[in-house]
Amino acid sequence: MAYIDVQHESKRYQMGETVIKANDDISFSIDQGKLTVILGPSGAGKSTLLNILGGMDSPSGGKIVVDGTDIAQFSEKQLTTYRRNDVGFVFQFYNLIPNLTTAENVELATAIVPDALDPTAVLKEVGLGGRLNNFPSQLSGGEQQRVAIARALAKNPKLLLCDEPTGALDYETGKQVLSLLQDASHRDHKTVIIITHNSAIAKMADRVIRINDAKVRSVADNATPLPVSEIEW
Ligand SMILES: Nc1ncnc2c1ncn2[C@@H]1O[C@H](COP(=O)(O)OP(=O)(O)OP(=O)(O)O)[C@@H](O)[C@H]1O
Repeated sequence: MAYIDVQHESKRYQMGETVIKANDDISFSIDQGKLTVILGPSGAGKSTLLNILGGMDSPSGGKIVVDGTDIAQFSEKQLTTYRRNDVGFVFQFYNLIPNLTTAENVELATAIVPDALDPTAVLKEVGLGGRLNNFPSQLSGGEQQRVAIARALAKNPKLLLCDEPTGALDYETGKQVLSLLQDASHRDHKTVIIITHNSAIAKMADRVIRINDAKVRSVADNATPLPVSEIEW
């Protein structure tokens, strides 16, 4: 059985007289441990979908089955537990707490979950063993994003959701961050979803879901996903 099974999901926003369809009859599935890229232009409905998969928002209709349970039926309380224990988030602008050090930013996240990993060990894995006591303002953008990835991974989540994780980074730094996310899936068997408008990134994924104008336009699998180091754009 697929780890994620989205069935006929829709999300509508009422704006006065007008109804905006942000997601319209979206269906796809994702297997456990796979890396998926959700690709589409600005306004396609990607963030809306990611927010719903992450339990930050609820769909207007359809099913969002994650690990056998339809999270669209969850109460607010169940969604809070789901977000806390099952999902790690990585956003474009890192969202670190500025007055906490690198280590403290990760510790804060791990303190509230049952199966957390050791923050220092995870920070070492993302190459930040020497920056544990620095504040975010003392780190480069790429380093801050690596702290955010460590914070998400240290929760030991089943699912890692990444919204334009390289959007604020230069080319080489962006590639380093994507390599970490590919490792999280292909080496550590996390289910990783990356949303982006950069079609070149699609080559690193096991599955590529193209979204445009609120609908899924194609779902394609890469038999041999490329290591990030071999992708150029
Ligand atoms: N809270 C909201 N209220 C009203 N409309 C919304 C809301 N959130 C999203 N939308 C609309 O839904 C559509 C899809 O937006 P969404 O942010 O999901 O797209 P996206 O593919 O992530 O775009 P981008 O890459 O620019 O972030 C857009 O037309 C957007 O204006």
